[in-house]
Amino acid sequence: MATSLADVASVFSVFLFHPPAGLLLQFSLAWLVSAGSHMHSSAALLQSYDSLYHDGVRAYFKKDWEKVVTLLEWALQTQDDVSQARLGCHSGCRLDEIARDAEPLVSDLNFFQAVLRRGECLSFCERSRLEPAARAPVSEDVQSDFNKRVPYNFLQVAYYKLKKFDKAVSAAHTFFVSNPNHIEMKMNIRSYRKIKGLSEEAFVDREAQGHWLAYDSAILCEEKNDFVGAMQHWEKCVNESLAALNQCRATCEGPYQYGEDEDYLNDLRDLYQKTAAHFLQVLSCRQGCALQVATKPGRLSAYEDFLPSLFRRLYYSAQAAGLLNQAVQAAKTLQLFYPDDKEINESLQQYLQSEGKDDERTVIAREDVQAFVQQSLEEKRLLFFGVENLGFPSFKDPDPWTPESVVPESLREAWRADQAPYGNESEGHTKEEESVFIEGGSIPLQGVVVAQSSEYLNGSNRVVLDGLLNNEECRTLLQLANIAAAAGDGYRGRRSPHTPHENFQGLTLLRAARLSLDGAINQSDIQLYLNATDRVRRLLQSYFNSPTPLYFSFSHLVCRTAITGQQEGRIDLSHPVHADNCLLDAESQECWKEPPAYIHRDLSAILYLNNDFEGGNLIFTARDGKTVTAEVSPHCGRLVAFTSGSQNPHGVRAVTSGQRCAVALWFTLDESRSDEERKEAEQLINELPEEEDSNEKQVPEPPQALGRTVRGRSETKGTRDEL
Ligand SMILES: O=C(O)CCC(=O)C(=O)O
Ligand SMILES: [Fe+2]
Repeated sequence: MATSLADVASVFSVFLFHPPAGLLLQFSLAWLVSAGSHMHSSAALLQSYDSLYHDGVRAYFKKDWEKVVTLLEWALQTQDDVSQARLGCHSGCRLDEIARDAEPLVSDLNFFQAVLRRGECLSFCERSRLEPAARAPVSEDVQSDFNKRVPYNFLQVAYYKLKKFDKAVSAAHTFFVSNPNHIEMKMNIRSYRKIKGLSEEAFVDREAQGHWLAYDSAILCEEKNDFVGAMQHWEKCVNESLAALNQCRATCEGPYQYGEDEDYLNDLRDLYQKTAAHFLQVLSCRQGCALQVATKPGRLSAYEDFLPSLFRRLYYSAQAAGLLNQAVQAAKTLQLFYPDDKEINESLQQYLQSEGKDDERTVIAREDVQAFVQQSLEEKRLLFFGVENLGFPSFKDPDPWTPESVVPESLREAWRADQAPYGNESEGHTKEEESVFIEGGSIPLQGVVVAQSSEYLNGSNRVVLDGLLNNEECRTLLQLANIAAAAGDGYRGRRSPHTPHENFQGLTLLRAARLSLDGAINQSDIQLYLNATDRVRRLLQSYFNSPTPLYFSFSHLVCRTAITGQQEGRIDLSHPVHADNCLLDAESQECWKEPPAYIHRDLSAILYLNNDFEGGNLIFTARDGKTVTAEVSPHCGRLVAFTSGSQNPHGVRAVTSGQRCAVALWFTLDESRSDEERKEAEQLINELPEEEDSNEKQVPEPPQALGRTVRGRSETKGTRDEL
C-alpha cells in the first residue's frame, strides 16, 4: 500500500535540500531525474478515495456486499495513504530547508523564489504519489462523511450480511464511538453482544487515536492509585498529542476556504494582500488544531486547556509516585504555558530548596514543548497583527494560556471577552447559571391556573399551567397541524429527527401564514396559532417576572406519530434528554453554552394539544441525563414552561401509539434575536382581507378533561400551587 514517510523523506534528501540557488527550471528537471529512480511507477499512484467511496456506496444500494467491503476498505486505506503522502510532501518541502542556501531576504524576488521552489517541490512530490483525481480537493460532503466515520456504518451492514461478525462489530463500534447518540447503532451493538463466540476484544475502535487511548489508560491507573502507570500513560498521551498536533497543523495549507470571509477576500486585489489573507488562514487553521486534538471522538467540545492540563496531571502522578525528576520536568514544562502559576511555582521552590534534591536544578522543561509554545505564540502575534491591520476577520484564540502581552492593545477587550469562559476554572460551563427570572408572578389570563410548581417538579424555574386553550381551540390547532404540516418542516426536511420509531411533522408560523395566503388553511386558524402563542408570551413574561419584555425566538407546531409495527422492545426516547440553550454532556455533567446550541434562548414552553396517545410524557432529569426528577403528562391546554439552560435537562418518553401534538415555543430577552419569521408571518396575515366570522376567542373556556381540579384565578394569582 502506501510508502512510508521515511521513503518520501529519502527521496528529498537525495537532492532537494541542496538545489542550485535560483535555477528553478534546472532544479525541477534535475529533481525529476534524480527522484525518478526512487519513484513509483504510475501504477502505484494513489487514487482519489472519494470515487472509491462513491462506488462503495453505490454497491451498498445494489446489495453487493463483497464489493462494498472491498471498495470501502480501500477508500479508508487510501484516505489514510493520501494524507500520509501529503504530509510527507509537506515535511519534505519545508521552506527553511529549501531556502537554506538562498540569499538573505533582500527583495521580493528572494522571498518568492523560496515560495516558488516550495510550490514546485510540492507539485512534483504530489504528482509522483497521487493520481490527478486524488490531487483535486475532496467534496465537503465526502470529507464530512469520513470525519463522522460514516463509511463504517455501511461496512457494518456489509460485513453482517457476509456473516463476518467480528468485522461487523468492529465497524459498528468504530462508528458508534464517534456517534454515541445514534440509536439504531446502539441497538445493533446490543444485538451483537448477544452473538455467541464474539468476545469483548472484537469491539475495537479501528480509528482509535493514540492520545485518547493513553488518556483513558492514565485515568484508569489513577483510579487504581497506580501512579507509576498513570505517569507513563500521561507521558505517552503528551507525546501522542504533540504528534497529532503536528499532523493536524501540516494539513492546514490547503485551498483558501471562503466560508463567511468571502467578502473580505473579494475585496482584496493585491498580490500581497491576497497572499497575506491566505497565509493568515493557514495560521488560524494551525491554531485551531489545539481544539481539534483536544476533542474526543463523539464529543462536541474540546477538553479545556488540553495540553497544559496533561502536564498538570503528569506532575501530580509523578509526585504521587515519588518520581521527582519527572515531576519537576512536568512542572517546568507547565510553567512554559503558565509562568505565574502560584501552586506550581511554590511546589517547585520547595523541591529545589529541600535537602539532597540538587539534581532537580538540572532538570529542564521539555524542549519540544518549548519550541511548540514559541511557535504558537509567534503565530498568534501574526494573526493578531492580521486582525488589527489587515482586517482579517476570523481568529479566535483557542488557548487560555496566551499572555496578554501578545495581544495588541486595541484588541484586548474583545479578546478578554472571548477568553472569559476560561477565566475561573471552567466556571462558565459547570456553575449553575444565575437566573434573571423570579417565578411566581401574577397570571394575567382568566381561567389559567398553576397545576404544578417548581417545588412539585423538584427543580427551579419550572411550572405547569393548565387552561391555556379550550377543547375547540385544541381541535382547530390539531387540524391545522394535520392538514398543513409537511413532514419535517422546521426539521430541515428530516422525517425522524429524534428517533427512527416515530414520524415528526412540524408547522412553522411562516409556513402556516404562507398556506393561509394560498387559501390552503383558514385565516382564523393561523390567527389562533398567533394569538395562542402570544398568550403564552404574555403569561410567562408576567409569571417569571421577566426583567425585560420577552421576545419570541421560535415557534413550532409539532406532532410525533408512533410508527406501527416498530414499537416492540423500544428503549429510546421520543426526544433524547437535552437542554434547550446549551449542549448537555451527560458524561461530564456539563452544559456547554456554545453553538450549535441556541444560546440566546432564555425560556422554553410547550403548549400541549391532546392526550389520545400512549407514552409521550415530558421528563425532567438531573444533569446526568438519566435520573428522572419530574414527569409531566400532556393534555389539551396544558403549558409547561422552564428556563432553557442547564437547570432544566428534559426529554420526551417514547410515543408508542397514536399522535402527540404540541406547540413548542422559545423566548429570548435579546431583542436582536427576536423571531424575524414571526414578523414576516404577521405581515402576511395583515395583508389578508378580513374573514367574516373569526373563530378566535380571546378568553379560552376552561378545558373539560383535565386530570385535576381547575382553580379560579383569585386562588392562584401570584402564588404557587401547594401540592
Ligand atoms: O414536546 C415536548 O414535550 C418537549 C420538546 C422539546 O423538548 C424540544 O422540542 O426541545
Ligand atoms: Fe427541549
